[in-house]
Amino acid sequence: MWRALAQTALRAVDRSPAGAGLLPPKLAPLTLTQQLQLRHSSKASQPKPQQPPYKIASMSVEKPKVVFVLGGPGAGKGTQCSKIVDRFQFTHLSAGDLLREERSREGSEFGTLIEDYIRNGKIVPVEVTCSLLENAMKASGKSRFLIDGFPRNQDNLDGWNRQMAEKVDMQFVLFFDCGEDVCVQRCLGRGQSGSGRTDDNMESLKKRISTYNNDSLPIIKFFEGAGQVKRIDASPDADAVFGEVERVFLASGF
Ligand SMILES: Nc1ncnc2c1ncn2[C@@H]1O[C@H](COP(=O)(O)OP(=O)(O)OP(=O)(O)O)[C@@H](O)[C@H]1O
Ligand SMILES: Nc1ccn([C@H]2C[C@H](O)[C@@H](COP(=O)(O)O)O2)c(=O)n1
Repeated sequence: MWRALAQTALRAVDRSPAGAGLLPPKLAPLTLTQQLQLRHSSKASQPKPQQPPYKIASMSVEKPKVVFVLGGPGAGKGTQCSKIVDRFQFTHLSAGDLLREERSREGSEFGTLIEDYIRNGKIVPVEVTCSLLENAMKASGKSRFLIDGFPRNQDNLDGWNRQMAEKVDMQFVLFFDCGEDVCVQRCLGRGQSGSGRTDDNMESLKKRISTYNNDSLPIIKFFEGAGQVKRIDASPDADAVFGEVERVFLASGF
C-alpha cells in the first residue's frame, strides 16, 4: 500500500521542476560517460580533433553535505539548528515543519493522514517525508543541510537509504541528549507560550516519548555503532549547549 502511496506522494509533493537534480543546474553536469557519448555522437559534424584529442577536465562534483539532527521531543533541536544556521552556512530542514506545512497546504491529499500521525506521536511513512525533504533540498539550491528530526525510525532510515543516501554526503549525526522530564517541561512550556502545535500537550507527549524510546533511540544507537554520532548534553541553557555544538562543527572542518 505504501508503495502506491509513495508514487502519489511523489507526484503530489514534487513541485520542483521535472527531472531537476539535487544540485543546482549549473553544478549538475553530465557524467564523464555521458559527456563522452555526447561528443562521439556529434563527431561527424565536427572538425577532426587535434592531437591529443581532448583534455578532459577533472569533474569532481561535490555532493550536498548532510548532518542529521536527532534527540527527544523538546530537546532543543530546532533552537540549536537556528544558531548553527547563523554561525555556519547550513540550511535547516525540519522534517516536522515540512510535514506540518504539507498538512496545511491547500489540496494536499495527505493532510488528514499527517495530522493523525502527528497528534498520535507516530512517524509518518517515509515516502511522504523523504519526498518533502528531497524537494526542499532541490528547491533551496544550497549544499549544506541540517536535517532535523529525521531519520526517526527504521522505515525513515530504509527510505532514506533507498532514495537519498547515494545523492548526499552524510557528515554525522548531531544527537541532543536530554532527560525525559526536561523534554516534557520544554514542550509544555512551548505549548503554553502559544506554539499552536497540536502535539504540545501531555497526552501527545506520552506517545511521542514512547515512539522516541522505542523507534528513534535504536536508530541513534545504530549510527553510534558506526561511529557517526556527536553527542551533545542538551540540558544546560541554549547558549551553553551551542558552545558544545560550535566545537563539534569547528572540529569537523566547518
Ligand atoms: N537549552 C535550552 N534550555 C531551556 N529551554 C530550551 C533550550 N533549548 C530549547 N528550549 C526551549 O524548549 C522548547 C523546545 O525547543 P525546540 O523547539 O528547539 O525543541 P525540538 O527538539 O526542536 O522539539 P521538537 O522535536 O518537539 O520539535 C522551546 O520552547 C525552546 O525555546
Ligand atoms: N521524520 C519525522 C519527523 C516528524 N514526524 C512527525 C511526527 C512527530 O511527532 C511530529 C513532530 O515532529 P517534530 O517537529 O517534533 O520534529 O512530526 C514524522 O512523522 N517523521
